[in-house]
Amino acid sequence: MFVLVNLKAYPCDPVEVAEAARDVADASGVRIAVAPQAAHLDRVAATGVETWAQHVAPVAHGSHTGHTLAEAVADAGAEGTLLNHSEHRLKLADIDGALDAADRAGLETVVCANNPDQVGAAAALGPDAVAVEPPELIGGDVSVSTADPGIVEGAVAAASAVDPDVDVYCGAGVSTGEDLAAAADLGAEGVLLASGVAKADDPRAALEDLVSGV
Ligand SMILES: O=C[C@H](O)COP(=O)(O)O
Repeated sequence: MFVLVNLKAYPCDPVEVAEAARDVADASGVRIAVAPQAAHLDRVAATGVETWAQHVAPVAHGSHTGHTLAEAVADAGAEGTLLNHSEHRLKLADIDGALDAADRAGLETVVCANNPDQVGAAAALGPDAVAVEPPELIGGDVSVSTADPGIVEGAVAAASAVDPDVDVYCGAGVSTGEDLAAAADLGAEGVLLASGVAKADDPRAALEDLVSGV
């Protein structure tokens, strides 16, 4: 299982979370990555943890003030990027363009989607993975794998029907080892989570609990 921890714009210490994620990944053997704010990418990458961007823009080098350039996040140490997160939706053409930008920069890609229909459409664009997240469950206490297991199974089926090489992750409300195990049982190959770690009093303990059942 892949555990991708999105720090969003939460007021946590990105380096503290990154060091905890690095240590828990090393101790458990579970792949864990951290996606901080773009301005924190280099500090997070310097810890040695696998580092992801939260977004890249569908642009190349040039006159694009204020856009997040894929090559720049790669230079800062990112190995992958989220795209089309529920809190940063993109038009279809921009998802496609951002995937091209990420490919040019050598970044792994996860395209987020609300439901199985969107997962199928996202998979058709050729990302490395898709992540299904019901928006109404994001930031809540109940995991998607408990509240809506059918959406995870539906996402796995939808992606597989389009491109079996596209991995499927799920997210929203994931915070415990039980949630991770339930996601795996439903066919997900990873989880995307945020508040369960970024808002935890003890992010290290939260990460240790997450991987305890793997
Ligand atoms: O990027 C992460 C997802 O939106 C899930 O967020 P959450 O774990 O706070 O529900």
